[in-house]
Amino acid sequence: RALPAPDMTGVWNVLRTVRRQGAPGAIARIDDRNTAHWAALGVADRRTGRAISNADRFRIGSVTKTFSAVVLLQLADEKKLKLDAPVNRYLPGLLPDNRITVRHVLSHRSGLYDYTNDMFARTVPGFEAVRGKVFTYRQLVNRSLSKPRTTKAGGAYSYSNTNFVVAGMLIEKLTGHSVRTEFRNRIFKPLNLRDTFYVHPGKKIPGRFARGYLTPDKAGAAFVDATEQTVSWAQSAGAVISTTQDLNTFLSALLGGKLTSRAQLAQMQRWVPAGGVQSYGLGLRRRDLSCGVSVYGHTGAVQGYYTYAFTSKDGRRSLAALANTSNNGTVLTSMRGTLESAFCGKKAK
Ligand SMILES: CC1(C)S[C@@H]2[C@H](NC(=O)CCCC[C@H](NC(=O)C[NH3+])C(=O)[O-])C(=O)N2[C@H]1C(=O)[O-]
Repeated sequence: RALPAPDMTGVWNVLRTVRRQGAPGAIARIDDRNTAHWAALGVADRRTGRAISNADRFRIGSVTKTFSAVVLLQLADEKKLKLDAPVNRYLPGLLPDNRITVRHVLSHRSGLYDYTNDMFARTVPGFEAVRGKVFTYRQLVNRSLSKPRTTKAGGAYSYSNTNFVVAGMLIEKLTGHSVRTEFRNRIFKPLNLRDTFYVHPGKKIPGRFARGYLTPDKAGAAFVDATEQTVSWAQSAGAVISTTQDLNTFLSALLGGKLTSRAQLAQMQRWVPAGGVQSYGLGLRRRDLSCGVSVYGHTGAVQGYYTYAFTSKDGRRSLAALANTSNNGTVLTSMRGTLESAFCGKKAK
């Protein structure tokens, strides 16, 4: 069933709203078959006042998880990995429970505790303590294992960054290459994502980018410029840099069946409830919109940057949106409105 025309007025209204709610800048781009629509409001840099634009690169946070899942599903296609095999078959002794499988990890049903809960319990001190740090995957996993599991293996959905740190370890063990090399060779280059990078442990965003502003916990306290950080606390769970156009290209290619076999794409869309109108597959979120349309992609929250990146079932219409602040739940919730405008069109009066 054809989608209604995107409602760009609605998108502009969402960007105006999030600016009012505290975001220095916000952008959105819709790629609808061969037609692109975009909107941009506010600043990429509060010091210089430079206007933000859809040409600006930014940190995509957990949208990175979809990239990591794609690489592992490609390895499944290449018979180098079985989704229902225990993680410990590929990484002997890593996890304390041999029943935790690759599928459990990619669907947040491993029970592995999310170490970022403690790391960022106090937003600014937590961030300042790690922004320049470089962690090994094992250090991050050990932080998780120092806490009790949140569920038994294969139990209920419980979001945890730890799962996609384990995904990065699997990628490196099964390929003998770094996550950076595998992202580049399997996704960035084939799709010609010229503005998409994995620079860990580098702290700088290459080229032209939007600065990211972390909202402190204390009301009224000044923004913290969070642009420069290693994102080593997340790596294969959150360290990719991209643009709205490249994210649209990526998700369109994924749901369009260009990155994995149909069989693995179907595995990626075996859904578990993830709260409200959300479901989670393997490194992929499904959101059921008010007009009955479901969209597929991921959201991201990394210091200074909130991202939405979703596409239609056939990948022919995609939306990516970014607000360059974080730790501001009102902005994160309001940004969801870009999905309704992009895929449900104008609200019936
Ligand atoms: C589930 C989410 C929203 S959170 C998860 C992941 N981001 C993180 O785990 C970092 C959380 C701390 C970020 C920080 N917040 C605090 O420090 C709060 N004390 C801020 O807002 O900048 C990501 O990205 N995911 C989003 C996702 O998957 O959609």
